[in-house]
Amino acid sequence: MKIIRSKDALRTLRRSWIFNGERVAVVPTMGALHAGHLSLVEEAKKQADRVIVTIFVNPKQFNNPGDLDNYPRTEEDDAEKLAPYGVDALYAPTPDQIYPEGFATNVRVSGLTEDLEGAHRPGHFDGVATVVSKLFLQSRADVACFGEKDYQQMLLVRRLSKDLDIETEVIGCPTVREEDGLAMSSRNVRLTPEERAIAPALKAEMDRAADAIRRGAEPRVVLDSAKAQIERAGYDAVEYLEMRDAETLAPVKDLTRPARLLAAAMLGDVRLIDNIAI
Ligand SMILES: Nc1ncnc2c1ncn2[C@@H]1O[C@H](COP(=O)(O)OP(=O)(O)OP(=O)(O)O)[C@@H](O)[C@H]1O
Ligand SMILES: CC(C)(CO)[C@@H](O)C(=O)[O-]
Ligand code: BAL
Repeated sequence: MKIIRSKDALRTLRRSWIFNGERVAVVPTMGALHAGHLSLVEEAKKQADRVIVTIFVNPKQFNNPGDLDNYPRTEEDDAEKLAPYGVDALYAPTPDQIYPEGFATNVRVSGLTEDLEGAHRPGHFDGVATVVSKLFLQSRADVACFGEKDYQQMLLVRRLSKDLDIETEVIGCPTVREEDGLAMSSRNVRLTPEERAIAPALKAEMDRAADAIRRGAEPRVVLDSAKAQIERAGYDAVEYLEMRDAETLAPVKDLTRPARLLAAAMLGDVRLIDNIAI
C-alpha cells in the first residue's frame, strides 16, 4: 500500500491505473479506523480494481473546536489495519493539498442539509461538501463508498456528485454495529465505561419506536415517548429523533413511502448519531 501526501502523486498513480483500463474506488475517512470503515473498504474492493482510502481530519467541517482538538488521530494504526485488505493507496494529504493559501470556495448543497445535523452543526455540511468535492476531483474515482451511519451526509454527497457532473457514483453501505447494537463510530472511544454501558439505549429505543409505528401507533406520540426513554436511560439530551422520507428527508406522518428514523443525542460530552429504516 502506497502512502501518498500530495495531489500530484495521487494524480500520477491514478493515470497509470486508468491507462490500463482499471476502475478506481475511493473511501473517504477521517481516520481512527474501525470495522465500519473496513466494511466500506470491502465493498470498494468488490466495486473496483483499485482502492484508495483517504484520511483527512477536515477542520472546515468541525463546528466545535473542542471536537476537532479531541478527534482521534491514529495514522500508523490505521495503515496497519488497512494492510490485509489489499488497499492500493492511502491518501493522507497535508492540509495545503486540500486548502492551499488563498482557498476561497465553499460548496453548499441546499435543502437536504438545512435540517437535522445541519441545524445542530452550523457550517458542518458545507465543510463536508467542500472537502468531498475536492477528494472526488483529486481522485477522479469511478465509485465512492459512504456509510449509512451518516445518512444525511450520504444523501448530500450523492446530490453534489450529480449536480456538479462529477462522474463518481456514490454507493451507500449498511451501518456496522457493536454486538449490543451501538453504531460503530470513531467517537465511541471517548465514552467512559459508564457512558458506554448506557450508549446502546439509543438504538434499542429507535427499534422499539419503529416497531410501534409499523404496528400503527401515532408516530409523534411514539417518538416523544422514545426520546423521554433515551434520556431516562442516561443520555443527557436527545437533540432530535425524527421520522423522515428516506430519499428527501422531508418530514413524513405515515409509512406510504420508505421512511427512516434519524436521531442525535449527547452522552456526556460525546455526540452520537444513528438512523434506521422503518
Ligand atoms: N458504523 C459504521 N458503519 C458503516 N459505515 C461507517 C460507520 N461509521 C462510519 N462509517 C462511514 O465511514 C466513513 C468515514 O467516517 P468517519 O471517518 O467520520 O468515521 P466515524 O466513525 O463516522 O467517525 P465520527 O466519530 O466522526 O462519526 C463515512 O462514510 C461514514 O459514514
Ligand atoms: C466524508 C468525510 C471523510 C469528509 O471529511 C467525513 O465527513 C466522514 O468521515 O464521514
Ligand atoms: N462522521 C461524519 C463526520 C463528522 O462527524 O464530522
